[in-house]
Amino acid sequence: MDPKLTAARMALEEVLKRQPKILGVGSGTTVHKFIDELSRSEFTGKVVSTSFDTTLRLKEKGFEVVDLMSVNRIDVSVDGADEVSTEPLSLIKGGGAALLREKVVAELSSFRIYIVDPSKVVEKPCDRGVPIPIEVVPVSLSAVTKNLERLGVKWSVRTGSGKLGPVITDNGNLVLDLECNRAWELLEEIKSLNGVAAVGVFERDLIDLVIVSDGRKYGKDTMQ
Ligand SMILES: O=C(CO)[C@H](O)[C@H](O)COP(=O)(O)O
Repeated sequence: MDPKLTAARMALEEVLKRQPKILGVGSGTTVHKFIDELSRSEFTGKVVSTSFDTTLRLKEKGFEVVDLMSVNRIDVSVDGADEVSTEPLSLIKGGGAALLREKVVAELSSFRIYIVDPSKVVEKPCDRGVPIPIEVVPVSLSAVTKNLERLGVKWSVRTGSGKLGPVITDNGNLVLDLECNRAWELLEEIKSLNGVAAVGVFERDLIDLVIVSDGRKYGKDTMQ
C-alpha cells in the first residue's frame, strides 16, 4: 500500500481514540491522504487548517473549518514533515511553505501527531539533505539576508510555484531556504532576527507522536 496512505490511516486511529472536538489539520501530500480518510470516518468535530490548500480540501469534504485566529485550544493535530531526526527528536517542516500556520496550530494543540513515510526518518538533524525554511516578512528581506551572511548561513529565496518570482506564503511572506547544518547550529540567533516570522524546525516540545508508515513510532509516550 502507498506509505502515505498507511501513515494517514494509522494517524486516523490515534485521532479517533482521542475523540477531539477540534482537530488541527496540517499541509502536504501525506495530509491530503489523511483528509480523505478523515472524511470517510466517524469524526464529527470541527477542524482548524494550516493552509489555504488544506482549507479548500477540508471544505470540499464538508468539514466545518474554524478560523485559526479565533481558536485558543486544539485537542489534536495531524501534520506531515520533511525530515524527522531521532537524536534529538525534531522535525524540519515547511516544504509546502505553510510553516508559520503549522507552528501556530502545533503550539495550540494538546496532542500533536506527525505522519511520514520511512524516507523522511534520519538519525541526526540535516542528514536528509533538506534545507531549513524560514518565513520572512518581505520588508525585512535585506536585513535578514545581511544577518544570515554575517552568521555564515547560506540561503536562497524560494521560487517556483507556478508564478514568476518568489513563493508568497498564505500570510503574504517570503520563504528562504537555509543550508541545514550551519542554520541548525544557529537556530536561536536566526529565530530572533527581526522579520523572521517562523523557522521550520519543530523541537521536542511540539512533538507528541511521530508515526512512520513502517510501524515505527517516536514521541513522548513511545520507546525510541
Ligand atoms: O511542512 C509541510 C508543509 O509546509 C508538509 O507537512 C511537509 O512538506 C510534508 O509534505 P509531504 O507530506 O507532501 O511530503
